[in-house]
Amino acid sequence: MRVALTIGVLALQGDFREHLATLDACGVRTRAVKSAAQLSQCDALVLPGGESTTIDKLARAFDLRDPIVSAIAGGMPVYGSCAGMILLADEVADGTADQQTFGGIDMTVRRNAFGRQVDSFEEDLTIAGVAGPPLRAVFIRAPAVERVGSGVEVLATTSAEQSPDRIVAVRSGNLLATSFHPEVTGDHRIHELFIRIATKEQ
Ligand SMILES: NC(=O)CC[C@H](N)C(=O)O
Repeated sequence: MRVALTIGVLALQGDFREHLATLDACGVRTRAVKSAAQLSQCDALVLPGGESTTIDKLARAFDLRDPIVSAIAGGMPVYGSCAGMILLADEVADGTADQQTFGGIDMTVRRNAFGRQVDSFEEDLTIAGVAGPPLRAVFIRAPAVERVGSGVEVLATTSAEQSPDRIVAVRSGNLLATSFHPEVTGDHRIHELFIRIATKEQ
């Protein structure tokens, strides 16, 4: 896939390098985003996994919060994985007292919904919009979606015995979010889905 599109990855904290490498492999132009000027050169943005409270604090400290909120309101396609999913939620359950999100998706996301770091797990998921065999999903101290608004499409739910029927992938217009980390598995299908969303092919 090769598209004339520049996708930024918010590079304040977390596994932004893995997202940059995956997007590079998908053939799009990429840019690490640490400033509003860099954001303004992007057609779309990825919010990586990491620690949502830290990314929130750094975004405020680097004067990136308001530009990102405006970009989302202006229709910029944004994909968030794990901490990035939390940052796209209009509402967070179990957040810290001063935690803010960028918002954009009418949903409530519970942080650490599957337990602690030691409860991290993997599961093969069938995901709407992703063709081919089930996708190996890696959940690392992952969030889950507890409520979605009427405009939000549920793309995948868990079936693992220890925690079934949890919503772990959603789409709302140009916004895509997953509880899991496709950037660490070498499977590019979620990033390809995001590129199709960003290029209006899907
Ligand atoms: N792997 C992750 O991105 C974990 C997210 C983390 N639990 C948070 O609340 O931000």
